[in-house]
Amino acid sequence: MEKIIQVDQLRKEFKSFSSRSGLKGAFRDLFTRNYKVIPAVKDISFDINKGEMVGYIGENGAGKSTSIKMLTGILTPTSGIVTVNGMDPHKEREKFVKSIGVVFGQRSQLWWDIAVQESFRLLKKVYKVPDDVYKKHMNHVIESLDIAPLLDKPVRKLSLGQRMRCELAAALLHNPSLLFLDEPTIGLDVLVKLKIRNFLKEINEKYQTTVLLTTHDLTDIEALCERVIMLDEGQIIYDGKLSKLKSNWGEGKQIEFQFADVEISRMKLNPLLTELEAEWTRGDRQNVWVANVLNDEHVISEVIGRVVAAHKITDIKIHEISTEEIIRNIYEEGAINA
Ligand SMILES: Nc1ncnc2c1ncn2[C@@H]1O[C@H](COP(=O)(O)OP(=O)(O)OP(=O)(O)O)[C@@H](O)[C@H]1O
Repeated sequence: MEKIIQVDQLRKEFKSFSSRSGLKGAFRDLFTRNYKVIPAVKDISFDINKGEMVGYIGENGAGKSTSIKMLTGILTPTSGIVTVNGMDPHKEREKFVKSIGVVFGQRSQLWWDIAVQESFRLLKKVYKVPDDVYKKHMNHVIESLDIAPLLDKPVRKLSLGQRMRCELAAALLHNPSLLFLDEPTIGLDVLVKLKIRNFLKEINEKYQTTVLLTTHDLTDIEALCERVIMLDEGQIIYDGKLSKLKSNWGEGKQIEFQFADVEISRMKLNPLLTELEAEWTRGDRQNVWVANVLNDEHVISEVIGRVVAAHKITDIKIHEISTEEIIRNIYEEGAINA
């Protein structure tokens, strides 16, 4: 299998300067600055093969952007090795940039005041895309993303959804073998999201384009990525199949009980789960408690049986754990064994 991204013991530290207080402090700051070292990415390693679509996820501050910036050559690592498309992203700049496509949700590749078409034309020159390749490939991109009616409009006149579709087209103009996407569907309505997802699936199938997708929208990940890499405090806490994550962590069910008794407490509830693989969490309303149990009929009926026998219940609901909840649980509990 051809490796498109190879990351070995990659680390990035930032120096954060603090100012001393008072006039004396300011004077001392002139000569020596106090600083502390913030390790944003702590010796992470992973490989990504050609044609993979990988979700790169983590909470705010987990180190996603910092690692993507090292992968795209914007930042130099403090230590470790990054090889992308066979190159050191920081060194062979020009050649490297031609081999990747980048969409960063907040930053635009397109020029604000000129027609989208003109931006495409300029980018075509920058990337030195031959006419015939451009025509064939871009006609397909323009059609799939349904942006033909937008081409003669200046970017500033486009809605966010329209702009994002044009951004994606711009990032793919040179048909790169690797695409970095950072929050590509943020703020978009459902139909535009679906269009973008379908398009990504299509180019992945057609050209075996490798995609690294960073997003807070887990439905994007579920729609597109078989594999997820999960970061927490600069370290990888899970790297594997999304399905495995779901079956290991999401196999449980949640049984939500509404109790008639206002005095209900964890102390009263805990004995009911003795010798069962289950635990209580407090619900989001008063008198509501949730039993998190294994997805096993026997366990579920046992829990319900015991609770109903011991307390007056006004409502019961059973629901499966969503990917979002699984991931939130993982963050709350810290590192897991993949
Ligand atoms: N230029 C910088 N100088 C100092 N610290 C930084 C710098 N850039 C990032 N950091 C710190 O490094 C850590 C990781 O940040 P990073 O932006 O990579 O996280 P993230 O996972 O991308 O978060 P988000 O989802 O908010 O974009 C954070 O603690 C952040 O404050």
